[in-house]
Amino acid sequence: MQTHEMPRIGLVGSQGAYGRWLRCFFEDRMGLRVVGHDPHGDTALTERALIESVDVLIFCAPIHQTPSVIRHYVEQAAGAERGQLWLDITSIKAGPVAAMLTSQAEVVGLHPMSAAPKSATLRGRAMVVCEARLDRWRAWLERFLAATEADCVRANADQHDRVMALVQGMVHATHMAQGAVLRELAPTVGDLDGIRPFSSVGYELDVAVTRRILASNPVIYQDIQFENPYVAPMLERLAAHIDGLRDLVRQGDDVARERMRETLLTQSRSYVGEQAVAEGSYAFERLGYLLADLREPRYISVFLPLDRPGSLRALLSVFEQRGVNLDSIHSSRSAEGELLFRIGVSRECDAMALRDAIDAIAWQGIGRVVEAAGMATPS
Ligand SMILES: NC(=O)c1ccc[n+]([C@@H]2O[C@H](COP(=O)([O-])OP(=O)(O)OC[C@H]3O[C@@H](n4cnc5c(N)ncnc54)[C@H](O)[C@@H]3O)[C@@H](O)[C@H]2O)c1
Ligand SMILES: O=C(O)C(=O)C[C@]1(C(=O)O)C=C[C@@H](O)C=C1
Repeated sequence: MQTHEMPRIGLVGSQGAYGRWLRCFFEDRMGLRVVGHDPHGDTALTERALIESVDVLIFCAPIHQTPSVIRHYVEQAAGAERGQLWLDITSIKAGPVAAMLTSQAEVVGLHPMSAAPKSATLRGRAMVVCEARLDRWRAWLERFLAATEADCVRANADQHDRVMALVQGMVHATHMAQGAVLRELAPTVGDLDGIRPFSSVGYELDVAVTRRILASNPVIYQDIQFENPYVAPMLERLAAHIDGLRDLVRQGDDVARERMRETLLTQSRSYVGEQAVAEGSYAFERLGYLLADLREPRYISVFLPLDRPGSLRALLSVFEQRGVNLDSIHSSRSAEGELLFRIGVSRECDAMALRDAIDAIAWQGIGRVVEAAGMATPS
């Protein structure tokens, strides 16, 4: 009973990006004891000792290694895992879940649909949950999932992998291809810096996705293409449509134009449906406004203590009292993960009044101004 109330957590791959995030999550948010094993920097416990000292074991190792790592743990456990819960967070589910099912543990595959966040929970992110063999651990699993604050979606492993060929395989493939095309063609038009002033909202969003991929762990993007059997057929379709478009553009006549419109626009529009098309189009517009706000050169970023009700009102009144007009206000996070309010300030506002407002935020103890950009006078 005690085991299912306050289980000890074991992390296989404890030194990786997600392993470190999960350790903080279980210790700080759930008050649980966490131990781990990782060939890179966490070898105090042998694999067998790790298995013996935990109730819940979570595999967070590289995708292509995870099925064999799990099989190795099954061998090491040799039955000691009976009564435990084994989880994994691998981006591909069929192989790891099948490998965990060769154990005698209860088994659930998970897939959080974002990189390890800088926030304490997965709030606002989807997480796929593949219940493969779950019985006595169900209540604890539900508590754990609730604590993550993720938007959980249930699927079996095969369904997950089929969907991921589209959600990840296709999105990553198209953006990696865009990265390669830009690398080859941008030098002919003034390089990336030369292109930037010409950006559309669509270009800016796609560049952000491409650069996110380029900034991340390449092994994950490689494994997502190579380890999911549903990716190759998806790539066939993708390549066929790009090839088809190229052929039509080469053909260049009215028949080709009509064909393109029919196959790549009209048919897809009717498949998506009028309402979803309109909602998606509005989402794009909202992102456009957001990008426009974020591009405004005059803004301040303020860190507000989270545990004080009314602090946002106090912050805004500082500007109101000084007649400083605000263009926008967004809550966001710094690159380090700190929750910030980013306040766009009217370009016409009085520089002295703005400077006074910035000083007041500090001396009235309302918050900490982390950045003040585009100000006429230096701080
Ligand atoms: N990064 C993401 O965007 C993301 C998102 C969701 C799920 N995931 C999944 O999380 C898992 C880990 O991803 P990550 O970003 O933390 O990767 P990572 O490369 O940062 O961490 C993997 C860790 O596993 C360790 N490891 C390698 N072989 C091991 C072994 N035999 N035993 C124990 N540990 C071993 C490595 O030393 C490393 O510290 C992957 O399966 C990935 O698909 C990642
Ligand atoms: O970088 C991010 O935040 C991601 O969302 C990473 C991403 C993705 O691009 O789909 C990559 C691998 C994981 O399986 C989940 C999400």
